[in-house]
Amino acid sequence: MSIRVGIVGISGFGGGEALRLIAAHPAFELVYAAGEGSAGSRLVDRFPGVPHRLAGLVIEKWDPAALPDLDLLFASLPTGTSAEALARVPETVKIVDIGGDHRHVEGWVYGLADIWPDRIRGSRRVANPGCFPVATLNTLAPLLAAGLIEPGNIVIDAKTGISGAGRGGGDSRFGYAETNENLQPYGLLQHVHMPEMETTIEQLGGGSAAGLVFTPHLVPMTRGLLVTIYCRGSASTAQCLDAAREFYADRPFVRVTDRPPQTKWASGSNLSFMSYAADPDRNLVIAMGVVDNLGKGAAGHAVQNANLISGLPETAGLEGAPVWP
Ligand SMILES: NC(=O)C1=CN([C@@H]2O[C@H](COP(=O)(O)OP(=O)(O)OC[C@H]3O[C@@H](n4cnc5c(N)ncnc54)[C@H](OP(=O)(O)O)[C@@H]3O)[C@@H](O)[C@H]2O)C=CC1
Ligand SMILES: CC(=O)N[C@@H](CCC(=O)OP(=O)(O)O)C(=O)O
Repeated sequence: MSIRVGIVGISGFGGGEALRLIAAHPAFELVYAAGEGSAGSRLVDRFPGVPHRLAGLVIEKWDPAALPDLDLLFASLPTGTSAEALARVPETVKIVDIGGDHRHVEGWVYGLADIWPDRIRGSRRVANPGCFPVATLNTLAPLLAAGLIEPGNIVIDAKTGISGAGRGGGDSRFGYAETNENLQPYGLLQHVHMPEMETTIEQLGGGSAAGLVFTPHLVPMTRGLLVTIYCRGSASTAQCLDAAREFYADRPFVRVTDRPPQTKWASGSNLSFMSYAADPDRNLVIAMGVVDNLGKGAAGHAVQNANLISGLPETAGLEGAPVWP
């Protein structure tokens, strides 16, 4: 069975990772690529290592009124730029939006695939969660569901690789000279992912998440994202690990580990790692989560969601082991 897919934003980091995964996918056939500045180039001009069969595909100028016959579209556009255009994509074309414009928006399912695959399966419009939210929510969901932590008292300290900023990058903060051997916090008190995390923590934990604190840091690595989350709760480490293992029993992309997870464990994969360290005497639970920001944080999760809405095995095209070292 061949499912005809397109990627808009293919020249970007998220779109490029979607290309890599779709090129090796057993059921998806890439028939359409689109962008803005890259329009007119062949895929091989942008990605010299692309498989021969895709080399000559020309990147089109993005225009939802001029789509070929498509079953599914992956959108990987800068947040804030996709809502109007994606609203004009015919209903017959399913969409997975990797960007942030449709999260918790009516008509779109919030695609937290490891947690609620059944909510996603029948949908035609899926909003991929953000990279920090998926790492955080996957890690906290078992504790919230079991009532092991207080939803209103959560502090997230996050680290991300530079590719999290995209190749568009905005300003010069993301150049080699500025990022190599440097660490910087950003987005303090008002990062764009705060509302998405608050809303979902409340859905998962049944209480207000008003006390949420979230500080991301940019670290000098290409890929990878680690969240270290400080919570209030009287559970033991063993109780947290057991709750996560039970919550994620049989989920293919989740790994609950006794050791604190490391970013390299997930590199190039759709995996989500988590572990916990708790001290009941101090009412303290430390939850740790790792994803590849371009994998589970973006394109890997998008392919998982696309598999779900296409009636395919959830793992299709995503079964390879991570890159090591
Ligand atoms: N990078 C990451 O780790 C993650 C990214 N995301 C989200 O995914 C989305 C894409 O991010 P990322 O790939 O990193 O960003 P990039 O800056 O790397 O890529 C952006 C892409 O959008 C295209 N684009 C920009 N403006 C237009 C336009 N007006 N019409 C058509 N295409 C346009 C660019 O195409 P061209 O070159 O042709 O102009 C480029 O392909 C964002 O919403 C981001 O927040 C989500 C999770 C993680
Ligand atoms: C390093 C870096 O800048 N990372 C980005 C990742 C967010 C992202 O990609 O977010 P959306 O999908 O919600 O647009 C940031 O913190 O804004």
